[in-house]
Amino acid sequence: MSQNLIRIATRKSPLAMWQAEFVKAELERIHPGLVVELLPMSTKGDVILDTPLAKVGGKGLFVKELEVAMLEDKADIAVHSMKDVPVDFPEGLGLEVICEREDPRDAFVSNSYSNLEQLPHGAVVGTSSLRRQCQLRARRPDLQIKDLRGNVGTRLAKLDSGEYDAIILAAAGLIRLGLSERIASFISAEESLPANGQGAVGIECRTDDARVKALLAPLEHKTTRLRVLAERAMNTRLEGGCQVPIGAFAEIDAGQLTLRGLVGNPDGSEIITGVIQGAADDAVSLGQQLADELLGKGAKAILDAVYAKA
Ligand SMILES: NCc1[nH]cc(CCC(=O)O)c1CC(=O)O
Repeated sequence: MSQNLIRIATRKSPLAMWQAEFVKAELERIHPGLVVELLPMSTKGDVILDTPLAKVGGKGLFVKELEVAMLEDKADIAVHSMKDVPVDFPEGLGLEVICEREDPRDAFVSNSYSNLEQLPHGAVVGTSSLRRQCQLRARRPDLQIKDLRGNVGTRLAKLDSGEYDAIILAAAGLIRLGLSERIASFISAEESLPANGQGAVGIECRTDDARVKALLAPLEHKTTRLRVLAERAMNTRLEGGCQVPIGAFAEIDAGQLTLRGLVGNPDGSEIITGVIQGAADDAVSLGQQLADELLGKGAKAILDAVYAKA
């Protein structure tokens, strides 16, 4: 491969393309003379649109095709939303860089109401995330939760067509796509604990590709990595994919990491939460300890029941 070229395998959705373009621009800015090409492709997760993701099954629906392209040396890197990246990587590939995090919160989007409290009794809220559904139902058991799939633009169009009174999306996606004005209000992490990795972008490459790893290194954001490592470690220990009612959110202040975790059932009737604090450098161990605490409080039974239904 040319010393001057990096090929990015990316999904074709506008958000994936934005993230790939962002990495391309950063790399070209930092390394004058470097040429970065995009290789847009479809993944299984993009093709299966009519089934709730929890039922499609299989982890990594949005990343497998990109990984094959790297293993076949048709691409050098893949840019992912960390939320969608499975815990395990195929032999020969690894997550080299985690970029600085965008706003990790969920966003309330509606043309008629400014927040969750304002929604009338029985209002229809769109989300396909069991994590969001569980936390919504716990606060507002009266709401009707209706499935909502597709990329960000599709979801907004469904809201605008009147199918829903409100929808919940990751703020990060809307912000990146220049759609911040669609956010009626941000939902605090206390009200809707984000998914592990939400708002962070990661870059995967071949583990033996020293040239590419050196070029990527300046994009790494240490604090984001530690936060996401803690969140992912919790998820991994719980054996959760991204389509399970699990929330994990870490913050770092003066070297101290605070990780909050949540496991619930989709109808919100049972929610188990926990918090752990410690040195940020112990991110992985903190995530594992919090997972064990949640398992000890009954998370296992909840997750088993969710998987049995999926
Ligand atoms: N599961 C799809 C997905 N993957 C990443 C984002 C948003 C951007 C991010 O979290 O980085 C979204 C859409 C959403 O949850 O609304």
